[in-house]
Amino acid sequence: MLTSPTILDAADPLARFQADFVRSDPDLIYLDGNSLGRLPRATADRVATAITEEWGRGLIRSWSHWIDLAREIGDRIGAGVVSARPGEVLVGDSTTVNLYKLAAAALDARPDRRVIVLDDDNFPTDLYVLQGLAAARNLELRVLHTDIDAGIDVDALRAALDDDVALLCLSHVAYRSGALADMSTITEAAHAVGALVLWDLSHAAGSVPVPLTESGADLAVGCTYKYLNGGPGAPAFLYVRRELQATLRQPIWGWFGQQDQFAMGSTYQPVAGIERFAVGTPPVLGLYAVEEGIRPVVEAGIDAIRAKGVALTSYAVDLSDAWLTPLGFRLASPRDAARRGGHVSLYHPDGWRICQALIARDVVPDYRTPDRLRLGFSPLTTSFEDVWTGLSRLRDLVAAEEHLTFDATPGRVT
Ligand SMILES: Cc1ncc(COP(=O)(O)O)c(C=O)c1O
Ligand SMILES: Nc1c(O)cccc1C(=O)C[C@H](N)C(=O)O
Repeated sequence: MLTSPTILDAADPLARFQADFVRSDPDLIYLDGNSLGRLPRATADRVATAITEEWGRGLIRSWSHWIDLAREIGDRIGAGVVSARPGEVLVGDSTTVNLYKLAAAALDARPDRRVIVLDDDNFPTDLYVLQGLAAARNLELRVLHTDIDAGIDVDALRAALDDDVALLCLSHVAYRSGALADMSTITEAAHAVGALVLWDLSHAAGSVPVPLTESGADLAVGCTYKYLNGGPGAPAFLYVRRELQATLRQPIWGWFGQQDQFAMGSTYQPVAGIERFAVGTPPVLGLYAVEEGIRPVVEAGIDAIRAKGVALTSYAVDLSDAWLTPLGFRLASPRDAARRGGHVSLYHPDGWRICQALIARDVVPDYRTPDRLRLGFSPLTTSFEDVWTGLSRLRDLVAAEEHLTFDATPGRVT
């Protein structure tokens, strides 16, 4: 028997957080908070004040407020979003650029090793960055095949690791299936052969606990516009384990990583701490938006967020089994809630048309190749009622064959 969403919402300890976010169209069911999180109510005022007061009135004098923001907000992410110690997280640049900086630094730290290990289901930007580094340095890319619905095969991964591996780079939560990797086991396996590990946390941060400290992870990057609600183009973050910082050199030697920056010295000498991974002037307005975006995440607590994420995705799986499987859908995510993050993918051979028809019914999912509807359930902004309504509209439109009126050729997607 399917539980009524009203009962689940009434018992939800995080329900009150929905009021902290803009929901301008109450009829729109937004199931894409894992691609772009909703706008926190506090953000517009915070950014407007920074513009009018700090920039408009304070002008250049406001750099005294701004100069350490990237590290301060990084520390908040380390304390309340992922598990990291002070001075291990820095905000700035894009995920792609941070990935490049840390991967290059890791390869430089293992100059005698020739191999980068990755899996073929990692996010495309990760694949491209590593392909570029391998091509530039004439390294071997050892690409592990991952079942796109099931996640990383740890035994196959172990078999791919040997003492020629410099770097292993994987996503903690897979962007397509939502499969959750076992960070501790995988990090330990990489360390056993002396390799460094770089995690992409984009789909994990703000959705599941990320045990960077506990697992001994070396390096990580992640975006802040998904579950951290920082807004389109929000600056990303990077993590470097404290013990490694002094030995790593990133490839972009910019003045924000320089000792005694305003002495304007002519030779690059990086600072000792996490700021050596900074490059140029930080995106101050974007940093303030990140600060507001992570505030409710930190307040709710990652364990409560994870508990609700499990409840939301499990509810979606139950509804899908009851309503959608008979209509030709198949779950394209791990069935075991402990093995998936905050989103669920559903395969249907007519996935593209169904996605378009669903948007026409005011439900916003994502489409991901091949033929998958990706449904993101952001725990702070999604109610059980949203899950019920979204999936019932999906069921009804497919039962009525509404999707058959849409073009079958996949077009431009986000
Ligand atoms: C796992 C993952 N890595 C990286 C990115 C993107 O990186 P960037 O913010 O540099 O576009 C995304 C999403 O866009 C992603 O899902
Ligand atoms: N970053 C995005 C963008 O600039 C445009 C459109 C979508 C995105 C996304 O975040 C996609 C997302 N990372 C994904 O997992 O597919």
